[in-house]
Amino acid sequence: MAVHPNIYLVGPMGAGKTTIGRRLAAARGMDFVDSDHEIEARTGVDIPYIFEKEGEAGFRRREKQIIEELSARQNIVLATGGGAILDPDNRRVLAARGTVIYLHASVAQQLVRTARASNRPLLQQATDRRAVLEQLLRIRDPLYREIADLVVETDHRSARAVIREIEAFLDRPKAE
Ligand SMILES: Nc1ncnc2c1ncn2[C@@H]1O[C@H](COP(=O)(O)OP(=O)(O)O)[C@@H](O)[C@H]1O
Ligand SMILES: O=C(O)C1=C[C@@H](OP(=O)(O)O)[C@@H](O)[C@H](O)C1
Ligand SMILES: [Mg+2]
Repeated sequence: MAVHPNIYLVGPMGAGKTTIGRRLAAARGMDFVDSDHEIEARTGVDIPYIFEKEGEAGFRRREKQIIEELSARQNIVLATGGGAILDPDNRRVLAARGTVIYLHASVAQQLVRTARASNRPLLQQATDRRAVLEQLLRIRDPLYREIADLVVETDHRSARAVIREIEAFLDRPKAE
C-alpha cells in the first residue's frame, strides 16, 4: 500500500482534531494517533489526573516527548492537543515532517463543542470558559498559522465537509 506523507492536525479545543483525524485516517488508509490518547495509554491515567499531579508543565513534557516520537512515524494522521504548538520544538518538528492543517473554530463554536466533555482541565477549572478560550486563542492563533499549510474553517460545517476540504487540498494537482 502507498505510504502517504504524515498529516498533523492543530487547532483549539473543540475544533474537531480528534474526530476529523480519526475519520480522515480511515478515509485515506492511514494510521490514526492522538497525542492525548497516547499519553493516557502510556501512563494509564487520564489527562486531568496528569494536570493534577504534575501540573500543566508535566503534561507538556509528556506531550513533547510523544510528538517527537509519533511525528517520526510514517503514514499517520496525528491529532495534537490544542496547546501542543506552544513549544517551538514541537512547531519545528510538525512543520518539517508533514502537512500541517489548522482546524479553526470560533470561541462560540468551541464553547458548544466542549460543553459536555469533562476531560479538559484548562476548561474544567475555569469559572469563565469563554474568557479562557478567548485568551488561549489570542495567544495560539498566530502559532497555529505559523506552521499551517492549510487553514480550514470548521464553524457550522459538518465533519464530512471539513474532511472533503482537507482531501481536496491533499489531492490537488501539483505544479510541475
Ligand atoms: N465539524 C464538526 N461539526 C459538529 N461537531 C463536531 C465537529 N467536529 C467535532 N465535533 C464535535 O465536537 C466535539 C469535540 O471534538 P474533538 O474532535 O474532541 O475536538 P478536539 O480534538 O479538537 O478538541 C465532539 O463531540 C465532536 O463530535
Ligand atoms: O488546549 C490545550 O492546552 C489542551 C487541549 C486538550 O486537547 P484537545 O485540543 O484535543 O481538546 C488536551 O491536550 C489538554 O486538555 C490541553
Ligand atoms: Mg482532541
